[in-house]
Amino acid sequence: MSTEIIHPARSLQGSLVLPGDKSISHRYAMLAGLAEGTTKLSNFSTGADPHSSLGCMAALGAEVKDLGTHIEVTGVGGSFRQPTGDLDCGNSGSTMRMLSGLIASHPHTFTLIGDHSLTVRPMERIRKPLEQMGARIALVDGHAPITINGGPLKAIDFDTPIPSAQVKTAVLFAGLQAEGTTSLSEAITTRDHTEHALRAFGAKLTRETGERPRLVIAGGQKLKAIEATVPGDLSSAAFFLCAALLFPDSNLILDSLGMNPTRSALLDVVAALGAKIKVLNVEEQHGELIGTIQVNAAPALSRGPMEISGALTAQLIDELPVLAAIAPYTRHGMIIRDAKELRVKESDRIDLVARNLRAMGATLTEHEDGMEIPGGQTLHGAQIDSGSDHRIAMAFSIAGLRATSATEINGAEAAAISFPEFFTHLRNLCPQ
Ligand SMILES: O=C(O)C1=C[C@@H](OP(=O)(O)O)[C@@H](O)[C@H](O)C1
Ligand SMILES: C=C(OP(=O)(O)O)C(=O)O
Repeated sequence: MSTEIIHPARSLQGSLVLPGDKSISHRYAMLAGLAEGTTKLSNFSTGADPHSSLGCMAALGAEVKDLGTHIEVTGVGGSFRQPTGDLDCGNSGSTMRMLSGLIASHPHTFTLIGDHSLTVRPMERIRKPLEQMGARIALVDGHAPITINGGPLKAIDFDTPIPSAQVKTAVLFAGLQAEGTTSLSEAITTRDHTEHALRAFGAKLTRETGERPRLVIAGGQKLKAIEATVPGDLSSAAFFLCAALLFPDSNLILDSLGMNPTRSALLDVVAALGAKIKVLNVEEQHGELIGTIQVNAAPALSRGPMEISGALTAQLIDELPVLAAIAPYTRHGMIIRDAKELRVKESDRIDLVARNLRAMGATLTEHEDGMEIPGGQTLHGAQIDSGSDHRIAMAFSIAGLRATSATEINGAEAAAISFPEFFTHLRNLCPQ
């Protein structure tokens, strides 16, 4: 286990191109693996998680080449082979859940495994719809290892019970290969990268509007390889966007950043908390928005605590640890509710955030589904437990920048799950 020491910093200045978005990288890797032809992906995520997806594609018969400048995936043209061993999803919930939907229609037996953290995360949520479609899926007490006995699937109409883009993706990936037309509706709209990615690879997916809009996909569609540049990861940028709030003269430029509207709520929250965000340009690629933004510190717009609940919580789910970690430094503090899902991520993120904030001297109230963190607090350095969770390691590195003494991040290597370059960028942007 490695430790990083974070010293108090005085400013944040510089520009950055973030490695490719983790969510988009997973989807492009999986659809490229299934498609016919060779997909070329530039700025693919450098995180370990999307590389777990690539590893699974190779195990299923796709040819994966890392050519340095880009990644090439030659797909199986619709038929995955029987893998010779387990499909190792590492630490990645996205890989395990989305892959289950992608492979369920193939007439083989698959075993999906992961590390300790992944083995205690809930998997019932994908078993239910995939079994309704006809797959046979065995879990161990609702968890991995997952054994899938694949075979022909039938379309279903599915309403997602929890806001989860991973569950939505598993159903759409299975629907793409089922007999009939699958439809799905979500009570709260989650990130829509799957919808864009399916269309990019040539699938027809429509959205029926109504009281509860439905995504509709016909089975039996074939995918064709693409060329794409993965937009920079906004959830990785979140750490530096939050750090920019901590210093009065911050100046940060983020280039080629993913700005998909279902992911960009963070920009509004950071603006309300005291950042001036200028969008310098935006373009669209394969349905995804990519832009350049400039961020400077500015007076906070919010007059009371920042409240994050309901749909906003779902849209900010991966950014909540870092928002909570800087909340004590904000003027009016933060209230986070409806975030029970945080308890079943790579760690129990509510418990770990609360414990680590208290170790730094913060006061807060913890709820089953969130926390209330008063603003205007002064924190001191402490020993931080990352819980082997990448987002906790990075979130508390940002909190450490404004502490009155040095902060020790134990289990700092976890950052590599989504953002291996994090500590290098942190040192360049915030000389300590
Ligand atoms: O679809 C995705 O790429 C993701 C969806 C979210 O998970 P859930 O689907 O479990 O909410 C998120 O927390 C995860 O980091 C990535
Ligand atoms: C929850 C996360 O990822 P996953 O579910 O793919 O493990 C995350 O990256 O914060």
